[in-house]
Amino acid sequence: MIYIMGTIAAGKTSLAKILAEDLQSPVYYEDVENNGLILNMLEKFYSSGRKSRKSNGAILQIAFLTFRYQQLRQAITQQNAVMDSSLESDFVMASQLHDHGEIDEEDFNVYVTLSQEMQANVNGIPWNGLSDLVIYLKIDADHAINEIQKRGREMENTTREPGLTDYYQRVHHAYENWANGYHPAILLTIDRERYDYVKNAEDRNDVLDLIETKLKDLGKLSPKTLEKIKQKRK
Ligand SMILES: Nc1ncnc2c1ncn2[C@@H]1O[C@H](COP(=O)(O)OP(=O)(O)OP(=O)(O)O)[C@@H](O)[C@H]1O
Repeated sequence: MIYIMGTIAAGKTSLAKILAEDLQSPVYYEDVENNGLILNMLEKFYSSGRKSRKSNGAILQIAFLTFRYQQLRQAITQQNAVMDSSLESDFVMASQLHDHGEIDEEDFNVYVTLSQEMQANVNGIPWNGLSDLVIYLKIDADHAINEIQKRGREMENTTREPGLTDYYQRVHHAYENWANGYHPAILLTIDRERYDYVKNAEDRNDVLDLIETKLKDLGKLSPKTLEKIKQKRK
C-alpha cells in the first residue's frame, strides 16, 4: 500500500489519481463530496469554528475510522494500492484536535484503542499498521490555504468563518511535525513548491520517477515493470 500524506489541499487526490493510473494500481479516494455520511459530519464539524469542532470532533474521527477501515480491508489484499488518505492521516488530524482541547482525553482514549484494535487484525490478517511507502506532500501553509479557497467548498471558506485560517495553519504545523518525526515506514517527501504535477508534464514525470524508483528499490516494482511504465509514458 502507498499512503499519500499532506495537509488539507496539499494535492493528495490529484497525485493519487496520476500515480495509480501510471502504475495501473487500485486507488482509494477520500471523496467527501460523494460520501453522504462523511459530508454531513464534516459540515457539522466545520459549521462554527472551535465550538463545532469541540462538539463533533470525536464522532467525526469515529466516522472517518469506519470509512477508512472499509477501504483498508480491500486495499490490504492488493499490490501497490494508492490511498489519498489513511488511518495514518486521520491520526494526525485526531491528535491535533486532542492537542488543542477539541477532543477530550476520554474520547481520545476510546478512539486510539478502537483504532489499534481494528488495525491489529485486518481481514483476519495480523497487520502492523504500516504501509509500504508513505509519500509526504510538503507545501507552504499560505499556498495550501489558497488552494482550499480556490476549490470553493462553502464549509471550508475562511470568509464565512475567519477562524478557519488558524485551524488550517495548525493542521499544516501538525503535518510538518509528523513528517519530521516519522520513521516507522519509508517516507518520501515531494516538494509541492518545486513540482507542479498537475499542470506541468515534465514535473509530473519527475515526481512519478521519484516514487516509482523508490518502489523498485523497496522491491514493490520489478525493474522490468518500471521500464515498461516509463516507456508507456513517453
Ligand atoms: N480525520 C479527519 N479529521 C478532520 N477532518 C478531516 C479528516 N480527514 C479529512 N478531513 C477533512 O475532510 C476534507 C477532505 O477533503 P478532500 O478529500 O478534498 O481532501 P484534502 O485532505 O483536502 O486533500 P487534497 O486536497 O490534498 O486531496 C478536508 O476538509 C479535510 O480537512
